[in-house]
Amino acid sequence: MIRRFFTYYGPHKKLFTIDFTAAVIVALLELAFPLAVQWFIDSLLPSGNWSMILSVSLGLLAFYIISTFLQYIVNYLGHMLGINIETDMRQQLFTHVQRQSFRFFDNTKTGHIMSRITNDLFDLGELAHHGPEDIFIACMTFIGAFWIMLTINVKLALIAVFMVPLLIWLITFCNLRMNKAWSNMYSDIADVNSRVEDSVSGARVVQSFTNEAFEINRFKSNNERFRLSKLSAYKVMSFSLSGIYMMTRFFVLIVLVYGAWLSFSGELTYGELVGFILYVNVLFKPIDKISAIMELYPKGMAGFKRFLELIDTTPDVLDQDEAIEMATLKGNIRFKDVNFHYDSSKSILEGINLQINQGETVAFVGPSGAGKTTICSLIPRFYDVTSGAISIDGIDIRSMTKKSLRSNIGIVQQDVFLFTGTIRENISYGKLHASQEEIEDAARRSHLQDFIASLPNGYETQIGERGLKLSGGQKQRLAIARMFLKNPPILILDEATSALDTETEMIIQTALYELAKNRTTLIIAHRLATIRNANRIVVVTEDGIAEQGTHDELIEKGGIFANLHQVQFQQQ
Ligand SMILES: Nc1ncnc2c1ncn2[C@@H]1O[C@H](COP(=O)(O)OP(=O)(O)OP(=O)(O)O)[C@@H](O)[C@H]1O
Repeated sequence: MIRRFFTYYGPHKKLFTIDFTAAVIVALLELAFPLAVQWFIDSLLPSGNWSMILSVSLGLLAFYIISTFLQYIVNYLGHMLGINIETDMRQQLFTHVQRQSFRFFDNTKTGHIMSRITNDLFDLGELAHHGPEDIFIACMTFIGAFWIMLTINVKLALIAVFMVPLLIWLITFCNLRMNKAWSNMYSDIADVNSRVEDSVSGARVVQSFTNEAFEINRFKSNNERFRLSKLSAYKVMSFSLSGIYMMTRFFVLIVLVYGAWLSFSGELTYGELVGFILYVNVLFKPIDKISAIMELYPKGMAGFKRFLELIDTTPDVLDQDEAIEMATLKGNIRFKDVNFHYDSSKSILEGINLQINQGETVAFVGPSGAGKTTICSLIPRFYDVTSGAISIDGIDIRSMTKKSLRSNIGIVQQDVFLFTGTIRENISYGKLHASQEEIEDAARRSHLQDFIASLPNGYETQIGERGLKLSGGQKQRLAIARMFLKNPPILILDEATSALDTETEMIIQTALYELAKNRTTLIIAHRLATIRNANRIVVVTEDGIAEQGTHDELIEKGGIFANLHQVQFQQQ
């Protein structure tokens, strides 16, 4: 994990070098300071040379100014380094999530993904800045200070030798426990995020069921779990910080008493005693630094572990090495002995054989849950078939690049998903750099132009989150406009189950009819009246494709379709 963590420094080598060099110089200056004080007390003070004292003081002032400037560089550039690395990781994670296949989104909570892209990376940036730099500086200062202390007085310095293993034990012990505590905390905050995302996006459902109190209680239990796990992490941290504080202050006391004893017996000058005590403080700084890292390291690494877990998931639908970049397809689709199941072993499709010809409109009907949507999801490779093959124009879709395959297929779903933004932005999602004329043409062909003209801000009207300021019919037409712009040779229409008023329905049907012209069109149909004119109707049941033929042929046959038709006709 640590080796992988360091690869993120690669693009920022220059920044790291400047920051690191400045930090080393600051540490060296800090190491030199007590020696200067010792010399000041033992050599300069007894001489009584006031002008020399003043010149040395000016030298010390210069020393401070340089050190302050370098500290600024370390703080600013060091944080810049951390932020840059954090931003790179966030970008990499978002890009990775964009490339995931449907199965990943089926099984991953949105709140968890959001947590990993936001919170989990906060501490990583800090760790990237402080981690290697502080550890190196701490070791360097510690060894340097200890070596100088040995040269001042061996007996006094050896006391430190007894303290170090104790401190290392304490740090390691607490580190292990904190690692676990921070991991729990990250997983709990991800749950809190998931709950917020669920309750806020489902706020209308919550209120219509008047289940606010239930939601508040559910959130409360998640929030409380997060509080407890964070609290337990801080408990371990407080224990370790107090332990370190107690040990280090106890050490100063011992040095003071034993140093006084040595100076009485003439083995230590006053300057050496003061210098030694200053070095004890220099020696503690790295310990303080290490204990701060000790707080940061498990937090950062827990975030990094979760980052790696996500970054290491490989999408199950991938381009083959030799995948072909397809130009515009004609749209002859063939299913050959297709079997498919989702994650569970329960088979959804078995032995599907189907030929759909270029320009044909084929409607899929059948009981709910039979697999109509699943059949259509296999064509753009949202999922790969478990066995068998699907080909378009005689080429297996697995040997095409996903991008070129999908740019040949347009899907209008029953739940139209629109993005927060303007009408223009949402229409042009079908062709990102479409001109105003193209957008207007698409709006006209989807019968949206009168509605847009009636709005004070026209194409610049904000449609609200997921298009909530639009009616169901307007959303559908916007999705159709998007598809006119995309202009794919293959079209999949998942017909809306919710009934629209007759006039809106007619407008949408007309727009869809126009959209389907000269394209291979697959319609997942729920209302049989709308598919009268389909070239072919395929009846899908749990046992596979049960019947196919034209509307009239199937009615005449008197099978499943004729029964379904009879039931809907009677209801109407
Ligand atoms: N993402 C998924 N993960 C696991 N199982 C799924 C998934 N999507 C659908 N299923 C299951 O696959 C089966 C077929 O579902 P599918 O949506 O294809 O049916 P459908 O015929 O389109 O139904 P409807 O007419 O109700 O839309 C169902 O049993 C469903 O529970």
